[in-house]
Amino acid sequence: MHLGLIGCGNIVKTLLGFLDAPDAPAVERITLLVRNGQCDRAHDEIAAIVPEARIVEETSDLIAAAPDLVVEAAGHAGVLEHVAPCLEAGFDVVVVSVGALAETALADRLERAARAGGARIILPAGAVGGIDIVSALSVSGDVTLTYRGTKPPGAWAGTPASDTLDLDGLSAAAVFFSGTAREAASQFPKNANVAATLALAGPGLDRTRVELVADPTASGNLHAYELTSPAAKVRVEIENLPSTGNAKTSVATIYSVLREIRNRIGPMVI
Ligand SMILES: NC(=O)C1=CN([C@@H]2O[C@H](COP(=O)(O)OP(=O)(O)OC[C@H]3O[C@@H](n4cnc5c(N)ncnc54)[C@H](O)[C@@H]3O)[C@@H](O)[C@H]2O)C=CC1
Ligand SMILES: O=C([O-])CC(=O)C(=O)O
Repeated sequence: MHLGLIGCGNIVKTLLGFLDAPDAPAVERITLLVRNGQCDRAHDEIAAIVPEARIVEETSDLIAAAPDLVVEAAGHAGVLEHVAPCLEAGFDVVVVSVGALAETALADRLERAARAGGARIILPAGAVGGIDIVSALSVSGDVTLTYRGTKPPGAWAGTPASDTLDLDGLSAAAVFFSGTAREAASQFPKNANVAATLALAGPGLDRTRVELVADPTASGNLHAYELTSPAAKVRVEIENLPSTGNAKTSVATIYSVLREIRNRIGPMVI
């Protein structure tokens, strides 16, 4: 496989390490799209892992390289800037920054681009699980879904949580956001992609209720949700290890991207 990657942060660098393992999916070629002016820095950061990777700064260069699959892990800004042209050019894109789709105009643009290019937008499960049953049951009748995302206070630094909470001095769990998945995804672009993923799989961005919590006793990044449908009741609780490179991002997110790559290569999809 020739893999195209957008971004050169925690997810991409950790993923490159995973792909370097002996039992990793057979990725023979990598083209990495980074922000303008970040080429040298990216080269220094990944040289030890994948010295042969080609680094480019323009979307058109990634497209010209003709990867078999593109993975976006560059935040909502990266989705806005690069994903539509890749889809229009016919390349399937794994969009990790799922919350970007809470912006209706962008979601519509991506859908049009995918149709025009005959390509697909692939939304990975990311840091959460059970997306299969949520998606399956979404057409089973009246479906409700409530999600609660809990992280240690440090993971909410630099977000609107710090407007209402003293994150450094917090001594007990505090709910600082309650609203829809669409509101959560746009106000917390680095922390509420899971809320958007559950909502898009399930009852939709405006019908999925979300609570976000800072908890100084949290043992990791916790994702809990409850779904009710005429066909089943589902309760899921996941305790994720935060990444060393970015406390906001759980390591499971990166394994989920690896799974998408594995599922494109192997003889069986699971
Ligand atoms: N679906 C899910 O469950 C999850 C999704 N995410 C999403 O993944 C994103 C990336 O996560 P990390 O790698 O941990 O973050 P990070 O902050 O370590 O890396 C982001 C990278 O994107 C690059 N970037 C930003 N704008 C760009 C642009 N316009 N073009 C090219 N590159 C650009 C930055 O320079 C940086 O290298 C998060 O911002 C979040 O939106 C994160 C965790 C879970
Ligand atoms: O990685 C996580 O635990 C979840 C996350 O940041 C998100 O939903 O954006």
